[in-house]
Amino acid sequence: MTTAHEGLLSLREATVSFHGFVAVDHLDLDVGAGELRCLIGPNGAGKTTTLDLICGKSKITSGEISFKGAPIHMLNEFQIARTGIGRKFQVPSVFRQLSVRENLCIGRSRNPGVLHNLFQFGLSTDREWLEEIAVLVGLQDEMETLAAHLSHGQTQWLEIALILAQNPALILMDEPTAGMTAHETTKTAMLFNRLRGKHTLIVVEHDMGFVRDIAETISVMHQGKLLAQGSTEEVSHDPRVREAYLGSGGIGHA
Ligand SMILES: Nc1ncnc2c1ncn2[C@@H]1O[C@H](COP(=O)(O)OP(=O)(O)OP(=O)(O)O)[C@@H](O)[C@H]1O
Repeated sequence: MTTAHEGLLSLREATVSFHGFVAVDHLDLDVGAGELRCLIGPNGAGKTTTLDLICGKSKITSGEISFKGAPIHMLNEFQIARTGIGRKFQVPSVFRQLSVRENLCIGRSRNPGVLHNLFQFGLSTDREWLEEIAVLVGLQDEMETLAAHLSHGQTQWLEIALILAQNPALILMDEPTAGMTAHETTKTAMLFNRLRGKHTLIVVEHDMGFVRDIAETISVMHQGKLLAQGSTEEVSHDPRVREAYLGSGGIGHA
């Protein structure tokens, strides 16, 4: 199924070189609002660097990156975050000595819109939000558990909830299932499928079973360039993708 998405993020000829090494090379990438875009490719293809460029952690050497129709590549990381781009890093930044509930309350209170909500609707709005977000990420039975005592997968889900608390227009995720058990990976795929359409996500992943379970459109990078783009089926059968990355296995022979 192909869904039409209004343009949200666009990279035009985005390029970055580090001491002469071109890590991202004239990359054109368009992501629409509500899309769940998977970014795959071999080690060193430039996927993480692309996320770094979008969120301002690294700066393009040439080209343009625009978000909601306005260029953002000249802004610093903090300014870009304020335009509505959130990022989940591989190492979670939860408060380990606080409970899941306390983490979520703090995450929620960082969203300036929330204070406004509290004044307007009272605390019940927040209670409803807490329940909803806990169920969404599957932590409803762990609300009083210290974050330090969560499993690896649960910690990642809490981190995702903290990002959702900011309600960013675009969420960047770098290998969200790294280190997860097969069961946790399956649950994470279900979570991402629930986020589909409500949030815009760019997900960098190596786990092809997971990619198959969540993918709408897949962009394949190789040597800093966009090698191919399309549905799971299209990308799986692309001989260039098979040669550069997938081998004969295709996507999702988990
Ligand atoms: N700040 C930097 N300075 C120098 N080289 C860098 C820097 N950031 C990335 N690179 C190089 O750019 C290339 C692309 O790296 P990147 O991490 O984006 O690849 P990737 O596709 O995410 O790979 P992986 O799947 O292994 O995470 C690599 O060769 C990396 O060493």
